[in-house]
Parts: sequence; C-alpha cells; structure tokens
Amino acid sequence: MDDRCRLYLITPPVLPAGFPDLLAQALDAGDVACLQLRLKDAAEDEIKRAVETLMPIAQARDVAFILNDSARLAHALGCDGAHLGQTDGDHAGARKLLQGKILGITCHASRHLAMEAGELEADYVAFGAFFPTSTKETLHKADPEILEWWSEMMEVPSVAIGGITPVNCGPLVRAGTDFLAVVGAVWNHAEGPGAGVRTMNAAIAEALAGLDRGS
Ligand SMILES: Cc1ncc(COP(=O)(O)OP(=O)(O)O)c(N)n1
Ligand SMILES: Cc1nc(C(=O)O)sc1CCOP(=O)(O)O
Ligand SMILES: [Mg+2]
Repeated sequence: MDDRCRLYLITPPVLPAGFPDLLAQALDAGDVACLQLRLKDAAEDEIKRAVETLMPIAQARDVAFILNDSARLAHALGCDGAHLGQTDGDHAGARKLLQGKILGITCHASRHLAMEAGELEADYVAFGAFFPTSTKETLHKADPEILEWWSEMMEVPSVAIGGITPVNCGPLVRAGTDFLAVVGAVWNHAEGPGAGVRTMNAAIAEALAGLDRGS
C-alpha cells in the first residue's frame, strides 16, 4: 500500500439489497483507507442499524468507519469519525466531541474554508466537485490547483471528491491529494464493486508511478 494517495469509499445514498456482501467484496478487493456511511434522508433508526451492520465489516479489515452529517451520532454509535459539510452543525463543537477520532470537513473549492478547517484541527479537508457527477447535485467546481496549493502549504491531508473515475483521477493524484473519494466509480462498476476498487487502485498506482518517473 502506497500511502501517498489512497481510496476513500463512500456508500451509495440508498443501500441496495445485499449491501453487506457487496461491501465485503469491495473491501476485500484492495486497499481502502476509509468507508463513509452516507445515507441521505434516512431516519436515525435506519442509520443506527446500518452502522451496526456495516461498521464491523469495515473495522475487521482495518478500514476506518466514518459517518456522514452527524458528529453527535458518530460519537454515540462509536464510529471512527464523522464527515461534516458546511451546514452540518457546529464544527468546533464536533472537534471537541470527537477527540481522538477523525473529523473531516467539506471545503468545496474555497481556500478560506480550508484554512478555517485546518485551524480547527480537522483531520482532513475535502475539496470538490472536480468533475460532473450524477450522485449528487453539486454547486461548486474545484480545480486541481487547490490540491497543489494545499499540499505544498499544509500538513493536513486533503480529500478530492466529485465524479472521480480511473480515467480522470491522474491530475488529482499528481496535484498531491492524499485521498480520492468515490461513490459511482465503485458501486456502479459494470463488473461489481470489487472490480471498481481494483480499477481505482490501479489508476492511483499508475499516476504515482508516473510521478516517480518524473513523467
Ligand atoms: C469526503 C467527502 N467530501 C465531501 C462530502 C460532501 O459533504 P456535504 O457537503 O456535507 O454534502 P453531503 O455529502 O452531506 O450531501 C462528503 N460527504 N464526503
Ligand atoms: C458526496 C459528494 N460530495 C461532493 C462535493 O463536491 O462535495 S461530490 C459528491 C458525490 C461523489 O460521488 P461520485 O464519486 O459518484 O461522483
Ligand atoms: Mg453533509
């Protein structure tokens, strides 16, 4: 595993039948640093049941289990961390609650938001969307330059997100992002999520090898 850039997997917004088996296939196919449970518009009970089922599958494979949208629930359910957007509550309060846990913050394409997140001691800052995506309606467009700027200046890791595929991820890896976060590239892969993880990791490895060759 090359920790210069790793895969950050996010669940589909609605889990299909048999999802625990699909998740195991994905995580057994290659290196995945984190799994984020991202259930939009789900009731708290449903999120709780999903955490109880999916967190052991991730943690048994040394994959950090991050909950989207709620630091309070992440803390209450013993998750490894939370990912918060700009409208997902009080970031400073979340940092205090999640001491020793992972806190990631969405910064869109904003250097200012990223500096604020860094000052708050977020564990990573997320930039996006880099490419068009059908997973979510996005309002912000990020360019690889922000990843380069951040990685040259800051120690805090960055996550790139939004429409990332094996074909388009090279410039993001070369710009110095620490993680590539994907939904569709894995869960919508024609040959299943295991093939999705393998092809993403192969593309990351190829981009890193290009960096080593200086090409
Ligand atoms: C790794 C990562 N980056 C960005 C997001 C987006 O978070 P947010 O802006 O809160 O939007 P929703 O995901 O909640 O729709 C993310 N979830 N993960
Ligand atoms: C959840 C999410 N957040 C984004 C942002 O720009 O903040 S883009 C996005 C969707 C990522 O899914 P896919 O890999 O299928 O494009
Ligand atoms: Mg959110």
